[in-house]
Amino acid sequence: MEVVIVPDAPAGGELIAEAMAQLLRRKPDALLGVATGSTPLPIYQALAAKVRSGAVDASRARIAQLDEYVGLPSSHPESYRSVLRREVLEPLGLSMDAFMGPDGEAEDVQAACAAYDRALAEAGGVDLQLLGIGTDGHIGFNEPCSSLASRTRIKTLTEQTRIDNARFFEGDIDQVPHHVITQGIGTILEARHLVLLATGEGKADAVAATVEGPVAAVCPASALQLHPHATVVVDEAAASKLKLVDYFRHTYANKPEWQGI
Ligand SMILES: N[C@@H]1[C@@H](O)[C@H](O)[C@@H](COP(=O)(O)O)O[C@@H]1O
Repeated sequence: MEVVIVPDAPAGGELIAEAMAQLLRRKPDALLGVATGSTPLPIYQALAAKVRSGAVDASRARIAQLDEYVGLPSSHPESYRSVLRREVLEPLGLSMDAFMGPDGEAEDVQAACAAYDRALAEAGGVDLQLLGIGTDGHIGFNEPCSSLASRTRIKTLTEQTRIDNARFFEGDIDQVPHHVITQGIGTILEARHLVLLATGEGKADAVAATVEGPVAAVCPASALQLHPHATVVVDEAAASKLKLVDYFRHTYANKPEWQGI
């Protein structure tokens, strides 16, 4: 696992957007796994700016969703499908033909989950999976004690996650669904490159547990330690509880530039 400490969120967004641009230059139809929440927005803004300036062509990129609320109509502005259409597909000039995600409105949710896992594999697998992190260490919607081998499935949100996400629902926790579909941790670990961005002091404890704690289901993001190519990008505030901060700074500063992240 590589830890990269950046001065602030826009710098993290730029670094990761450049890695995505490099991937698209190598593989124009790369399958990009995208996350929701506020943290990845600077990535999407930086990547869209590169597309507008002609620095990268994203016209053949494919986009895969990480997780979704269950029971929220996909037309709802806060369904993750709507959020990704607004924040990722439209700014990159992509139509919904380029998009794949689980069906949060399916009558048979379990079948929809299995179908999504199959669709990801049939699409050749995710090339680069972006991740945020919850204050409790969740990735996607894999809440603490999710199996590290889990596949895409239905989960029940913790009260804390519903409180955290109420800000997207007019601050009203009652509007936040209780159930979600999320790629499992085992599913996420199949992506070729995992890139987690965490910014702000509120994520410092979760980042320390992810990077320097044991691999444990109680902190789902710690599963990144099992992946051969995982990059954790953190701003100074999110890095503030890491013990090995000098080591991380030193190794990144001395890394050959061609290696990228
Ligand atoms: N399902 C999403 C996660 O994918 C995201 O990482 C997390 C943190 O969101 P934020 O980046 O807004 O703190 O929120 C939600 O729970």
